[in-house]
Amino acid sequence: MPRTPVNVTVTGAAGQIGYALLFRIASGQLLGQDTPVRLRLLEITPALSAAEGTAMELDDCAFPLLAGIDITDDPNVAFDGANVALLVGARPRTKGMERGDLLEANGGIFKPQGKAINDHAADDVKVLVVGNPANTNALIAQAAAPDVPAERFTAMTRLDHNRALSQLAKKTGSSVSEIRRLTIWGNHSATQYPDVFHAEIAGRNAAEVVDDEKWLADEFIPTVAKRGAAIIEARGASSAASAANAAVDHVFTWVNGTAEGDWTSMAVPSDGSYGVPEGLISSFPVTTADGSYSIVQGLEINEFSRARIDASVKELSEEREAVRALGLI
Ligand SMILES: NC(=O)C1=CN([C@@H]2O[C@H](COP(=O)(O)OP(=O)(O)OC[C@H]3O[C@@H](n4cnc5c(N)ncnc54)[C@H](O)[C@@H]3O)[C@@H](O)[C@H]2O)C=CC1
Ligand SMILES: O=C([O-])CC(=O)C(=O)O
Repeated sequence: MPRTPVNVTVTGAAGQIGYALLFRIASGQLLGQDTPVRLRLLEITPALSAAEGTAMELDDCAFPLLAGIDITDDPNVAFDGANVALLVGARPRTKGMERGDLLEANGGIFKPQGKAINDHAADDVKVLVVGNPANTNALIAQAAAPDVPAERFTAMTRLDHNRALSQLAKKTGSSVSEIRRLTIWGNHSATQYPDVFHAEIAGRNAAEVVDDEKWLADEFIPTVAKRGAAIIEARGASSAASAANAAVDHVFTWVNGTAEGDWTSMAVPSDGSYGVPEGLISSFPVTTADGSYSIVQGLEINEFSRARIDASVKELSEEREAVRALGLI
């Protein structure tokens, strides 16, 4: 200390995830306890006052690592010099809205933000898209940023990964810290596939420990894949603190590396691995080191897994076709 502050841009800063996320970032949990951060908050004009209120509360926490807060409704300002960009703000689906309408509305958000990242972000920018449909929003932003290396655009499936860890720990009477090598494949949607076949619990193969394919197919997978809807049903609002927590986990792991012998799940541009068409932003098992990630190679995919990965990837391909038809990529 003092190191140069890292610029972290958060969009949708006045929303419910923003409220759960900003304090975690400012306290040092995103990048580590030796890294000062400067927050850049992007909101739509009517929500600027709410963002100002959150900034006042951030001030009131007197976080030693918080080097400053800028608030703006202009993406070109928000992404200026951004080292980390957390794209949280998105247009939620409202009654009567078709998927195509949602993609089009989000195109209006993620295309200009991608262009602003292209034109103004720091050379080392890392982008995490949280706003739904996260994978395809990431694709839209990436397409608008041809000068930024494509692999810097990622989407969040870490919440799904964490949900799967908890469900598996409960079922097997183990602790989440004993579970390694779990994978979420595909889209952050109800078609996602949480895969335990390569996972280990205290060093033993997780599928063997569970030894119940019916539980996997009929309970585990649907519980994880539909958890977002279950939270909305129970809470009357979508996951916020757990989503913010997963965003912190995603970036922290990307920057600081995965543990030896473990991996995590991130939606990243496919290089064609595991038959996922190149360019789709799909969730894979990844390891991270030195601020970069690599898709884990060489895993054997059984029939049970293959069908489920293919179904989720098909949905991603259809979303890509839809945004292509709308001229968004
Ligand atoms: N990938 C994942 O695992 C998860 C994704 N989500 C998604 O995250 C998104 C945000 O969720 P919440 O914070 O609960 O929503 P929210 O509605 O509480 O907040 C969204 C905020 O984004 C702002 N916003 C809208 N357009 C904007 C723009 N063009 N630029 C900047 N800000 C803009 C809104 O004014 C609002 O303050 C939603 O799309 C939600 O579906 C939520 C949970 C998990
Ligand atoms: O389901 C939603 O609308 C929010 C979300 O993405 C999740 O909780 O996984």
